[in-house]
Amino acid sequence: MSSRIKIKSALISVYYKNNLESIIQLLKDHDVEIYSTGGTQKFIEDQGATVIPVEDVTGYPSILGGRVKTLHPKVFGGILSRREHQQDLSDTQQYEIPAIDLVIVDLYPFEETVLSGASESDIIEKIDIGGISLIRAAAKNFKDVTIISSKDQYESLESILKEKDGCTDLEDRKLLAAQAFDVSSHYDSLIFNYFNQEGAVESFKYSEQQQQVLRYGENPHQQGVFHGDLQGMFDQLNGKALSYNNLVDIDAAVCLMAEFDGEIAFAILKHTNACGVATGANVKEAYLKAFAADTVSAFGGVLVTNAEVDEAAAEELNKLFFEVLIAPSYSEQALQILKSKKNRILLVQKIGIDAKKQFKSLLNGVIEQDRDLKTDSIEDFKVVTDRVTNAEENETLVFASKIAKHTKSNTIVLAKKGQLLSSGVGQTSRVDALKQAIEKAKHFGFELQGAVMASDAFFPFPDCVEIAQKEGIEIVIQPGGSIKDQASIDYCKAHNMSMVFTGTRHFKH
Ligand SMILES: NC(=O)c1ncn([C@@H]2O[C@H](COP(=O)(O)O)[C@@H](O)[C@H]2O)c1NC=O
Repeated sequence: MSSRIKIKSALISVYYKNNLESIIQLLKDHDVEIYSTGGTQKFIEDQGATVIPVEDVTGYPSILGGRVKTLHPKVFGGILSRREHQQDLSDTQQYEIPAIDLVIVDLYPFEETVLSGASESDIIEKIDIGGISLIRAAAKNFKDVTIISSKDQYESLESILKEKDGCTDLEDRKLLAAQAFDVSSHYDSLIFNYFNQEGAVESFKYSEQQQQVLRYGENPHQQGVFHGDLQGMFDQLNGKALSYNNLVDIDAAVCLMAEFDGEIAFAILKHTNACGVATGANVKEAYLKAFAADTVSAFGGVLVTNAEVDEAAAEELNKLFFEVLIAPSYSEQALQILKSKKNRILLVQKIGIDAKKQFKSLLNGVIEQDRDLKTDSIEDFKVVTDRVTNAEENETLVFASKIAKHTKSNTIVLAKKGQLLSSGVGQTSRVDALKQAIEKAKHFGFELQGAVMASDAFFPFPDCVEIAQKEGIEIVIQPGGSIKDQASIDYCKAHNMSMVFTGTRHFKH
C-alpha cells in the first residue's frame, strides 16, 4: 500500500477562522477542491478561493439554527469510504458521494463558553455535534483521510503539505488521528464533567492536554511527567529542569503562601513541610526571620514569597544554597544576583491554584477530595478557658494555625508574633511532634516563654498541654472535638493557660 496520498479534496468547517489563510493558499496552489459550511465558506471565498457549499453536496440547507449542516450520508460517506474497498467504491459511485481526503475542523468553544459564565442554553448550543462527528469519522479512516482537529494544528499541516508537495504519509495521518481522538475525548470529558457536576454518574474523567517531562521522578531511576499547564502558572527564569520532588514541594509552598494575603511573607520548605515561615516589613526581613527558625534545614530548600524579590533580599538569599525560589516578581538587580548559580531554579508565579478538588493515585485507583480551603480566622475562635486571648495573641494564633494546616500530620507548631519558631512534623504521636518542636526551638536559640502552640488535630489526652506548660507555653490553639477535651481544658484552667478551639481539623497526610 502506498502510504503517500495526494490531497485532492478538503472539507473545512472551523469555529475560529483566523490563521487559516496560508492553508487556503496552499490548497489553492495544489488545486484542492474545497467544501465548506456557512461562515467558513464565506471566509475562504474572501481569500479568493472557490468553495463548494456543503449544502450542494447534501441537498439540504443548514437547519435547526446550524445544529444540522454536515450531518449527512453524502458528507460522511465521502470521509468514511475505504478507497480500496469494492463495496465502498460501488456505494459511493451509486449515491454520487464525493471523496473527501482532508477534513479541517475547529470545534465550538465549549470550555470557553462554560468559563465565561454563559447561561445553560448558550452552553448547550456550544456542544459541537457535526464537528466532533467529522473528526471521529476522518480519524477512523486515517488510512485514506487526513484529519486536522483543531486550529492548533494548522502549522503542522502547513509544513507537511509544503514538505510533501500537497501529500500526506500514513505516519502523518495516523499521528493526526491520535491527536484527533485526543481532541474529541478531551472535549467529551469536559462536557461529561459539566453535566455531572453533582456526581450523579459514578465515573471519573480527568483530562489534561498538556504535559511536561520532568528531570526525573521521586528518585533518579524513576521517570516523571507533569500533566497540566505548568507554563501557564510559572515562568522559569533560571536553573535546571524541574523534578517530581520539586513540583511536590512547589505545590506545598504555593498552597502555604496563598494563606498570607495582604502581608509580606516568606517560607522555606523541605519535603513539603515548612522549616521557616515569617512575615515582615519587606522580603529581606521576612526571609531572615524565616531562615532563623532552622538554619540547617533551609539548605537545599524550596523558598517562596508573595512579594517582589528586591536587591536587598537577593543579597541575603544568595548566601544560601537553595533548590527553588518562587516569587511574583524579581527586580533586575535581584535577578542578576540570583542567576549567579546556574542550577538555581527561579520561578515567577503568575497565577494561583484555583482547583477545588485534589486527586492522588493509590491502590489500583485514584482518590479524590475537596481541597482544604478553610483558613481558621479569629471569628472561628472559641476560647474554652477563663484566661482569654488578646488581639495580638489572636493574630499569632491565626499565623500558627495556617502553618499547622500545611504541615504533615501529626504536627505541633510553635510560633511567636509573625515567626515560626519550630514544628514537629509527620510524627506518629502528637507528643512526639511537640517534643521535636521544643527541642528544635531550643536548639536554634528560641525562648519558649510567650510562644503559642498550634495543633492540626485535637489532643486525645492532656499530655501535650502539660509538656507545653512546663516549657512556658501558655496559649494553645486546636480544633477540639476529643471525648477527652475536658481533661486538656481543665489542665489549662488550673495553670492559667488560654485554650482556643477552632472547630476545624487540618490533617495533612
Ligand atoms: N451541525 C453540524 O452538522 C455541524 N457541522 C460542523 N459544525 C461546526 O460548525 C462550525 C463552523 O460553522 P460555520 O462554517 O458556519 O462558521 C465548526 O465549529 C464545526 O465544528 C457543526 N455544528 C455543530 O454541531
